[in-house]
Amino acid sequence: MSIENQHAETWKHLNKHLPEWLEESKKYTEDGNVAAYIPELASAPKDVLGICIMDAAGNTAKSGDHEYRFTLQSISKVFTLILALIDRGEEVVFSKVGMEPTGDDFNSMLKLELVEPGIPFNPLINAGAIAISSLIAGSSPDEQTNRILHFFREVADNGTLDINQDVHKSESDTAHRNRSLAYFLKDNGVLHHDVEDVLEVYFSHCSVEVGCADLARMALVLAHNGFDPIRNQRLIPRRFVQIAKTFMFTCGMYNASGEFAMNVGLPAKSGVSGGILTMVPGRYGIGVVGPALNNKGNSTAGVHLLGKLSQEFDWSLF
Ligand SMILES: NC(=O)CC[C@H](N)C(=O)O
Repeated sequence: MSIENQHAETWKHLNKHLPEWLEESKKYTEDGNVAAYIPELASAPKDVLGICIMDAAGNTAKSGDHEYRFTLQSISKVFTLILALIDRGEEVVFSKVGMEPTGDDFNSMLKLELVEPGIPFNPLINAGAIAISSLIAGSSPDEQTNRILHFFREVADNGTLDINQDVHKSESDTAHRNRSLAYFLKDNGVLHHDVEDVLEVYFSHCSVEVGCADLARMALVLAHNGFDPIRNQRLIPRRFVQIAKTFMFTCGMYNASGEFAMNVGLPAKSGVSGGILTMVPGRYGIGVVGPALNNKGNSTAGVHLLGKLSQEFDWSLF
């Protein structure tokens, strides 16, 4: 069978069975809880599960609550990392953050004090992403935020993406832990700007609202190493996507990244609103949402559904 025919068969099989696989995974929403430490996220419906898979021609396979809207949260960190690499280059970025997983919770400050030189272990934990926010080009938090928003809209091919102001305010009002991380970083000489200014940028990019199709569209660009196969245009240098995908693989699912690598085997990034962005390299971009989270902060049902798909289509990179 030719490659094209194989793809066509896979796509047909996917579209046919996706609703039943989603239904099967949906029961795992009962095992999780929605994030409540950001008050505005606490009202998210627990039983939501949606998915959108996009191929290189822009065809989509969708199922469940794929139209449900949610904020990017930690998923945004992948794209701010890429933007910081574009703005400052590898050398500057890796003078502010390391390249290793922590094995700790995403908002932990443990290793910042324990391990020299006091820079965050990687750009996908909160401390690392806050350090990255301060590297985005711009002379004010507004300018930096606009630059980020512009970049997210470009990658998502969606000019309407915007900040959910209620979520932004809710996080900003209650971010005692992130504030303490940021002050710690400031004291360690990692942040050059005013702490509140950096946090304003960080809360803003975490609060960008999307749907599953936006995640799938953004993931599609990563799946094709920074080249957008739909607009036929390079959006991101290949090297920076390689760096981002490496972090997604080793740290993207927090300290459950090893388990996810074992069961799904794809680069991915999750957020506390229940989103997961992942991809089948060279082929599909995938966006999933399921706000009920496990104790590591990942969507219970979302992870289950991706495990099922990976098994069914042998998507693991290993
Ligand atoms: N894991 C996440 O999605 C964390 C992002 C969230 N905005 C926070 O800083 O806590």
